[in-house]
Amino acid sequence: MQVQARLLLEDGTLFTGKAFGATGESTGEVVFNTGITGYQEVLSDPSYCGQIVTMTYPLIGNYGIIRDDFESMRPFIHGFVVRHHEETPSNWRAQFTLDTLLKDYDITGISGIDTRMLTRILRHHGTMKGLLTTSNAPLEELKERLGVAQLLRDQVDRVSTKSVFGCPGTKERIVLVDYGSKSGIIRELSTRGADVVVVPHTATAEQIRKLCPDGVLLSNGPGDPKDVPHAAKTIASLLGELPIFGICLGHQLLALASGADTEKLKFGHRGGNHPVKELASGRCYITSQNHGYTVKEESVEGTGLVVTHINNNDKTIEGLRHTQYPAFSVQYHPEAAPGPFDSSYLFDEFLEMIRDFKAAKPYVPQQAAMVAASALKHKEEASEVKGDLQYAQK
Ligand SMILES: NC(=O)CC[C@H](N)C(=O)O
Repeated sequence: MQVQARLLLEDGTLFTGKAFGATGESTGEVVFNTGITGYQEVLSDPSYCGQIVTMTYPLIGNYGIIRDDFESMRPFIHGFVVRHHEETPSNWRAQFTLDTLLKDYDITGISGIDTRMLTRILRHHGTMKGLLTTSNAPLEELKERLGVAQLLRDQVDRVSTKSVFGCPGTKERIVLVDYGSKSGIIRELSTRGADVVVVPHTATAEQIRKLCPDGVLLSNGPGDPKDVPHAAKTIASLLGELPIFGICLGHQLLALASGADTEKLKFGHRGGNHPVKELASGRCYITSQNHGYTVKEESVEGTGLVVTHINNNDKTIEGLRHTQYPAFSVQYHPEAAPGPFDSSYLFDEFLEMIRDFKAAKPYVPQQAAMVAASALKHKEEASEVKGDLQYAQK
């Protein structure tokens, strides 16, 4: 018998569809991802921990589940929302079905709802708390349960490794601070021969120093960067001592560690085709993104950081570089899987930065100055475009 599932939003909107995966009930922040492929990487990206994820692409499940394509050991999402759930995968690599995967990890899915309408609501109101259930409880009861439900605040602790482990290599030793790292980051470092040591998010600067790294990579991760205040302290202590590269949550934490601030975006950026402009060259990169927070532009001034990249759609900050210390970061994913691969060169730049730092080469101040000049130019452009966006929303 077909089980019914319901998705209730904080604003009272109710979607009724068909259940797949596990039966049960969960709450979480409802977000949308615009990727056409990559549902396995979305499901297994720890940065979605605690969120109910909607895929805007209407056909999901059609190539099944392939363990090798995962970005972590297991999914941490609180629900999965799709237009059409394909029960019969057609792919020689498929090992399981989407339905089996969700059942195995006790995650409920809902299909057959108007995901376009849901996405338009989220774009209009911003992301909201939601409740996904297969129970037959009356609507009023569901509303009460959703009203009192608290969103998670300890996601990083839930997804980060509990112990130190190594992925040996013969070249530079990189300590990867795991706030919820995607496997893709290890893959990119390992492909380049790096000797990767993964440490928990709680690792202190002293513990990291004792591993004798050549550089530190701050991983992506779920939730609000301000929910992990110890991380910014650790990073501030290592800044200037070791080359640092921050990705997504790592980028936000580098900003906080340098004295800048972060804020929540209305509905975030989640998908595989976000255009990012590199200010120094004017070049546009198509990037994979998954974030709900951003670094506040006005908070960057006076921190020693400069803006290197901006989002071409809403002009928010997408990249930062320190002008005195060997440290840079991006809000998007250079380790993107299943792509785009435009930004994987950033891993090469990080390793190059490490080699230059080791060789005690002076930190390229000309480049920093050039970036700062473009950042100033971008400010004017940004205010122009922000005006336009406001106008368009009226
Ligand atoms: N992918 C990430 O690292 C996301 C960073 C942070 N949790 C955000 O939503 O903004």
